[in-house]
Amino acid sequence: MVAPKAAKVAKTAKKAPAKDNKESENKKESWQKVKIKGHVISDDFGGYEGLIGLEVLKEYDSAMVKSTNKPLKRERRERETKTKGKKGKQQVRKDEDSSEEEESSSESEEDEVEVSSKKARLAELHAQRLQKQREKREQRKEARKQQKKGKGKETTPKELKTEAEKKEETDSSSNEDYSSDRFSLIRPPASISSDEEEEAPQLVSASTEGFTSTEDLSSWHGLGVPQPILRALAEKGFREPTQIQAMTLPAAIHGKKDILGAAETGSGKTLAFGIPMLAGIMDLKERNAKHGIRKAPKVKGEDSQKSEEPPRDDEHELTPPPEELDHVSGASDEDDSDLENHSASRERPLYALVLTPTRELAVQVKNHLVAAAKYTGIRVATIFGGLAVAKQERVLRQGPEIVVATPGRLWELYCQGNHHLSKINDVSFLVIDETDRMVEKGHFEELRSLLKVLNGDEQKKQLRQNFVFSATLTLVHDLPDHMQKRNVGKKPKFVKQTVDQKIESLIEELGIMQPKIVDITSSQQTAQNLTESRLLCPLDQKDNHLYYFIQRHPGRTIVFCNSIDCVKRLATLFGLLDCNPLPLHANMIQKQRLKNLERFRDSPTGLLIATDVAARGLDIPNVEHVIHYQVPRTSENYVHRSGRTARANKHGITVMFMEPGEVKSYVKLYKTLQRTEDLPLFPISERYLSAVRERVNLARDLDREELKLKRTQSELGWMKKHAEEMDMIIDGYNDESGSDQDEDPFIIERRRNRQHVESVRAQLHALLAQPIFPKGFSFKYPTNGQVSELSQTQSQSAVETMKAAIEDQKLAKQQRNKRKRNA
Ligand SMILES: Nc1ncnc2c1ncn2[C@@H]1O[C@H](COP(=O)(O)OP(=O)(O)OP(=O)(O)O)[C@@H](O)[C@H]1O
Repeated sequence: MVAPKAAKVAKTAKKAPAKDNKESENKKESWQKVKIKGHVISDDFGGYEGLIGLEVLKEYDSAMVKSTNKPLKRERRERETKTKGKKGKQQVRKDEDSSEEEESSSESEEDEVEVSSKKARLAELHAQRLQKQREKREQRKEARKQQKKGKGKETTPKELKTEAEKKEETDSSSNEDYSSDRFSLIRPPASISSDEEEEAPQLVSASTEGFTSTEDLSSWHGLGVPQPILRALAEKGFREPTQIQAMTLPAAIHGKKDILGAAETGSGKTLAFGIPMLAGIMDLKERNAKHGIRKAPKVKGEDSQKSEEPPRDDEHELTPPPEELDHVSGASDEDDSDLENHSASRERPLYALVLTPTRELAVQVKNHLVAAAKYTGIRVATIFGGLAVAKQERVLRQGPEIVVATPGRLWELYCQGNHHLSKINDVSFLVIDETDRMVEKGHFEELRSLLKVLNGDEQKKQLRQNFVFSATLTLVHDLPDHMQKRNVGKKPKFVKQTVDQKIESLIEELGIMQPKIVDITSSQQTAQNLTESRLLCPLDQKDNHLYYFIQRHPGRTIVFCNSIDCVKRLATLFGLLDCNPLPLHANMIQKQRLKNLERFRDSPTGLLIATDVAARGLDIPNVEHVIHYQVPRTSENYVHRSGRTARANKHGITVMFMEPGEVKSYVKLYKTLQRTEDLPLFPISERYLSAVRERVNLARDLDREELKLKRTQSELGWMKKHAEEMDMIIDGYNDESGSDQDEDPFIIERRRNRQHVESVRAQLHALLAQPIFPKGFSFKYPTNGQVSELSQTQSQSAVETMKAAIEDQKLAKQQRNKRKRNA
């Protein structure tokens, strides 16, 4: 059992230089024990021993990137020795010794740690860093302005640098582990005119040919991101790392640590594993190594040389340089250019495997990786079910360095003996995205088989770097009712799993090694910018409320249902209501699934109606609303469904439709998500619901009539077919244009149905052409036993409406409490 061991490190509250004796004496007080979550590692590559825990950011700054390979403790000791003299040194040693002693006994105290304060501290640190970077940017802008004002004075970009920037440059130039060409911040070419120089970007990456971005990338500096990747990130406009990226990249790139990351939906987890993976592959390719991103820990009695697996001459990788690869597929995949006979491609190593639970997510992860790998020459391929095996085999024959796959198809191709996939037990990087879903019992049995292959060789397993990510990795559930009921007596029979136990079992199950655990999910689990709400209505009114919402608040919307049948029914109904719904569920053919997603992405008022197959990971920009048409079956589904909006710091709203029969599921959800207050009610105007009802009922009528017509037609078709087969002539059935046809009951009924369908359709069409809502209006709605009034403008968004309602509801509550007090 590998537990996320809590360790204590002694550190100064502030790193103030102790200049006088008094301070030195006070030092003991200024040292405090700080508990860290995560393993304290012995890292052979980065020289950050003892630092890879949750607090790594606190200790980490760009100065560390240039750190020599000296162990950090020693460095610190030396620093302390210099500043504090002999007495100080003894004190430091004493403190360290005691901290080491405490480390060994720390496990029992682990639960004392205030996780939330730790998270807050880290978040604060991150915010401070971002603030500093912002200030630096401002300074530079200011300097540029000043220079512009200075008459006739020739300026060079170098002169425009701020002090902070100069310091940064000095830092990077003395970086021993990462040579300057990987991190250097190149100025614009000297040939450009002074005017151009003034406008030229201050920080751009090396080899800037074709590099148009003027983004200041200093926020990425020091995290270990290689220059070609930085260049691609700049092009995407990613000026700074997200919090999860900032917290995982140093440990993953420099420390080569396994990462177990939990962060809110839309927080950039894909690149948190994608960047280190690409950086690692670049590193391996530079070294001409097929695998072995990190040294395997020494096993007693084993030859240390063997564990390092230096590349033998005949093992030298045959990957051509990026220029050569460009004609194949560059950093993309599925290029059909035929390399089948290219022997080199057969020998190309498979460096990384990324496993995702859905096909759509596999495609999306690949796209993110391809964008980040644009200047690296690393090729990515996707392998998933529902598409032709032959085509995927062709893709694999090109020898992609990264394969993103769903477990089922991957396992199928592996079992069929695919040559490229036969290298999976050699991969240097393994990513399991949406891990909690992937390891759920009863799902993805193929994953277990794959893990057996991947972990079969202990040596190879230890050489591999693993990434395990999800927004709900640390979400734990209450015991189910039947277990709680059996918990009678003093000693409970069943106990709720703790977060640590959940992580422990994951580590064990996946066979990962002492990971750095980064959990920055908030206690409420959902994204910070998400406005959550619910809507109470009887079961038979849900369709009306949904149509009301879509009409009142146009915008990109995803409606989640609990079953495929529900998706199909809503897709038909809302199709008749001219809402152009796009269904997405597991029973659709794969091409249609992908096509519908594309169409949804392209339409600013798109309406996607989906099962939970679309709940996880999908990153569709500017989804404004997520509707839970039914209360989700699990809290995880609620978090992930809701996470399709309010991504990457954008705002969004989620509305959960609840009928009385769903209250129990809602309460369960509410408890698991540790909510202390009910979700606020989304305000609906009853006045306009009648117009909505009329349209929806008419659409239902139309649906019924169309169905009837289809049935009559198929019956007639059946009769006709059999009559023809038997060479029979039946009045009216054989010849629709015959004179007798009017007497035929089927034909008469069909004509009648058709006419009825046409008339209902025309009625509905006329109704739909009329607006339901006036330009501006106000309405009353019930809130917690009271009635509130809300003014609306036509363009008011659902988020704005809900926020105004939340304020009203707060005010109403205050007034009610006041009245209670006065009574
Ligand atoms: N450093 C960055 N700066 C700006 N945007 C970023 C950055 N990193 C990632 N993004 C963008 O943020 C969005 C969300 O990223 P991503 O899909 O990786 O989130 P996630 O945390 O994996 O979400 P989920 O839990 O739903 O899978 C994407 O559009 C991505 O391009």
